[in-house]
Amino acid sequence: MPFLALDGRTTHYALEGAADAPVLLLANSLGTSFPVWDAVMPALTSRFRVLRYDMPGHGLSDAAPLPDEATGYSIAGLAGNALALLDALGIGKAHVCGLSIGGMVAQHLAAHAPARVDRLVLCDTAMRIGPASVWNERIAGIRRDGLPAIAPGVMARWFTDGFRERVPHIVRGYANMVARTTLEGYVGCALAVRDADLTGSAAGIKAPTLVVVGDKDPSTPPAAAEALAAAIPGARLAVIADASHIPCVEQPETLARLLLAHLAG
Ligand SMILES: O=C(O)CCC(=O)CC(=O)O
Repeated sequence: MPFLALDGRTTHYALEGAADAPVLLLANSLGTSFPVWDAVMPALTSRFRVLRYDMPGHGLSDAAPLPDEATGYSIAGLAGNALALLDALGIGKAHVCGLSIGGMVAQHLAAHAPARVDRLVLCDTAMRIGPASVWNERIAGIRRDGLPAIAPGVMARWFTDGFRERVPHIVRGYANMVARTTLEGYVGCALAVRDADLTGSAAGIKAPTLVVVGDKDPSTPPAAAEALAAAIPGARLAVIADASHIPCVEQPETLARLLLAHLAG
């Protein structure tokens, strides 16, 4: 179970797949740790050396104190964490796939560190995820009642009704994942999303880009994905049927197929 000290804080990561395969960096969504990608890993590691990690205050990674933008709680800071991880592992360039806030980190990397990004997949994300009032209300609720109180509402946005009815034990596991995230990590990353507007940098992304979205995603809906794909030169859009915000859990075969086809070039 590898751990690294980055900026004096422990970062939890895993690097899996053949040592000589091209590297694919996966960046998680808010309130998740890297097992969120487990169902797509067999397909991805058949072709790539896959690097997963936990954002500050998520999974087994240390939180940065709040408020502390300079040490990580901005999209630029979180992208800096990802670059520091690549540096520490001696990885010069990687394909990057980011989910939701992870997709914002991926957009930032592609726009500001283009030499480090090969191909890009932006999954259930947007240039802005808002409005700010929604984040302020969510953060106030968490500070008042704790993260377990928001977990049922989060599950209703992450997974379709059918999925929640079919596999309630899996949904319960993801609710536990959210509930056990540190308050600093969740609120810090929520502030980073609230304050991010990546509209200005999308046109500068040169990496070949695939934008993917679940057709029933209420958090970053298909219209936001369409706008993102339209803003990035040459980007393609794929809409996954019967999926909400976390298609790597809900429709892993479809997502893996799209990823492998895009990353093969
Ligand atoms: O998932 C993210 O990284 C940000 C968007 C979000 O919070 C999804 C949700 O729980 O509604």
